Amino acid sequence: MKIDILSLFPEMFAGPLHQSIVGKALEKELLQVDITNYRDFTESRQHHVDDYPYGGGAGMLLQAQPIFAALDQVQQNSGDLGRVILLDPAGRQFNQAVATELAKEQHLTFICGHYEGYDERIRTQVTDEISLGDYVLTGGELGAMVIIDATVRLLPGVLGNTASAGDDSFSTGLLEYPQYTRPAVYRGLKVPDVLLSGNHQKIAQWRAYESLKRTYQRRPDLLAGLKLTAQQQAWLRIIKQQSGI
Ligand SMILES: Nc1nonc1C(=O)NC1CCNCC1
Repeated sequence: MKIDILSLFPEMFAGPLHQSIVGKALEKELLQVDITNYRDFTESRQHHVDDYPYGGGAGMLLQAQPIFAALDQVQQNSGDLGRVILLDPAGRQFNQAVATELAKEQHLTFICGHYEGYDERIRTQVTDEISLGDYVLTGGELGAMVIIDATVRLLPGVLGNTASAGDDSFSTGLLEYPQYTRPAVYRGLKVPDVLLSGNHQKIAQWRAYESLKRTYQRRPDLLAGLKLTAQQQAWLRIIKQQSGI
């Protein structure tokens, strides 16, 4: 996967993109990242990339010209732009399904804004507007890093053989089941016996039940969008009875 990032603060990416799993993906050449500072493309003699909004109002807006020119450069360098993602609170809420969708792409281009907002004409150049959530950040960079992290880990070969994205929370539509590692007892806290039994069928059943229970208890909203199996529906009735409902 090739990722292009348009940002006024390229150095913000030095840490997160070169550590841990994303860093390994770069080393294994499963991923290539280029960062373009769109301040280098402004036609303003004062190197400005923002200006006052027409019609008045507080704050400054990111101008279209530096972004258009930077996108032209990416297009020239890479031959295409791939999915052009604008980080914006008005965008589609980012979640695991969006990460799974983006992981299928060959090329992603992120536009990280700053200031109060964007000149509306920038939106004519994007394929996707994505929001990290209903809060206001100082810029799009942290949002881009989160999306890149959640997306790149899904690329084939990135997580390696010891880990799998398959059972992650949300990958199954449900929250992940409780997990334990050694020792079997720590300060009187015991690992559930079934996990020590070696009975893989019982372990799989326990995990499926606990995943459903945890989802019901913490994120019942996720259940609304799922088609539960007959077994899950039977378990859910038990879980609700045990919850006193
Ligand atoms: N939430 C968000 N998800 O993506 N971007 C978000 C965001 O808050 N962007 C800021 C909006 C105000 N201008 C600076 C950037």
